[in-house]
Amino acid sequence: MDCLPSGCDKKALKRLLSCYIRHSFCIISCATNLDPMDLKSSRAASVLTDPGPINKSRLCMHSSVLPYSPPRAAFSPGLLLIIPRKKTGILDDFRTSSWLDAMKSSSPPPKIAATKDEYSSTEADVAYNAWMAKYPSALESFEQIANHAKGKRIALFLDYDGTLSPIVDNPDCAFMSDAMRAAVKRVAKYFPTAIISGRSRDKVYEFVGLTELYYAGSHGMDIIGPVRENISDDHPNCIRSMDEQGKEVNLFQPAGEFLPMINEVFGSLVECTKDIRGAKVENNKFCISVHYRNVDEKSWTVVAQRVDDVLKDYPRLRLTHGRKVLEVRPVINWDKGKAVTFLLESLGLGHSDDVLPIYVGDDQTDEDAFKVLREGNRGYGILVSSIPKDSSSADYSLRDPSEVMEFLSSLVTLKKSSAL
Ligand SMILES: O=P(O)(O)OC[C@H]1O[C@H](O[C@H]2O[C@H](CO)[C@@H](O)[C@H](O)[C@H]2O)[C@H](O)[C@@H](O)[C@@H]1O
Repeated sequence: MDCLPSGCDKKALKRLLSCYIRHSFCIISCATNLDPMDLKSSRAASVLTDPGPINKSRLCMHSSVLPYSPPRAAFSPGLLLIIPRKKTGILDDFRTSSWLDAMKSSSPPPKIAATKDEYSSTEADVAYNAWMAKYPSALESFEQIANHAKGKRIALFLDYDGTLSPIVDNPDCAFMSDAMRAAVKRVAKYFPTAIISGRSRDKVYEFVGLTELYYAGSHGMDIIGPVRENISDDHPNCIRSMDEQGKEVNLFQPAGEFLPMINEVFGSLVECTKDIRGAKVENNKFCISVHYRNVDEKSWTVVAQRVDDVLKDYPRLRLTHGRKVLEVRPVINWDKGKAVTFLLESLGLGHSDDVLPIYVGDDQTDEDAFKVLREGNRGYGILVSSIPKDSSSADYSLRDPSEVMEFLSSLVTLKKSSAL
């Protein structure tokens, strides 16, 4: 313990280590310097084959009605991520500018992210069309999707920012349109629908405001799902709780142990970035976003360096990149893909041949969900992007939130026509 950096949550780490020793797992090896993102340990998903009715009651209560309660087990051993890296900090690559490169490429430059019409006959148009050949439009391929969905129960998973709402400069103002809200409400009438967001669950519920959905916040690390017997056998952190209306729900917070640490780091990040014009730190409960969208590009290295300086003292936290945002999150083997699997199981739809999960998202963190659906050949991933992106595990694409809305409406029309 003495070798721990100052500021590290020693008590929590002690508890974690004893849990790790019990289960003969290695949490963090300080031997090499590999990218944490490439080193996720795998964990077989549990199987529930008893489909039950889908409870569409209000499952989205504010966390104030769910005071944080420590999970029954400190950690499921399968949730521990093996992250070999040097103890000198996450950002050893920083000097080679890899962080900065990732920061620069994390969002389309405004000139390229133009509307469809502005694209015509430009190089960008050609590149986009080539990309579309790999990731065809989910609207143009709708018939194909509909054919595949015949006789199956569709389950919908929707990311929030950039998928249901446009990307805007101020994260507090990323409102979805009323038309989009109505479209999501309609689709949720016919298909079980969940929002899976990097935001805190409270915040994303505040934006969406629909009681008929399921919500997973903090990149899937804070889920409220329907009560499902046996699910806690595989997920010891899953506890039975009550929603605002007194209805029983399952609350799953696999990173519950990290809450004090996240709050501490949030404070440090706010403090150390306060003199950087345009920088904004957002507390997403089990993860933290450091926004640099409004920071002068010349100061991006300063943002990266300051975040690195803080994280050096927290080897149990890792960093991922989003759209002009650095995301700080716990080192656990849990992501949006695992959240999809968890919700499918909770809904009684896990591993059934007659279920077709569809996940729509725009960001790097959504790739985990695309992968889960692709690997098991279970469903479809739809990537929302107006520009060609690096290779994706999605099957289809949509250009922007307005196309997402059109796609949701098409699903409703299909259902109403009884073609499913
Ligand atoms: O998983 P998501 O629902 O897509 O959330 C991911 C992050 O989205 C938000 O940031 C992004 O959208 C902002 C508003 O349009 C934009 O200003 C920012 O540059 C984008 O990165 C949110 O603020 C983050 O906390 C989420 O992690």
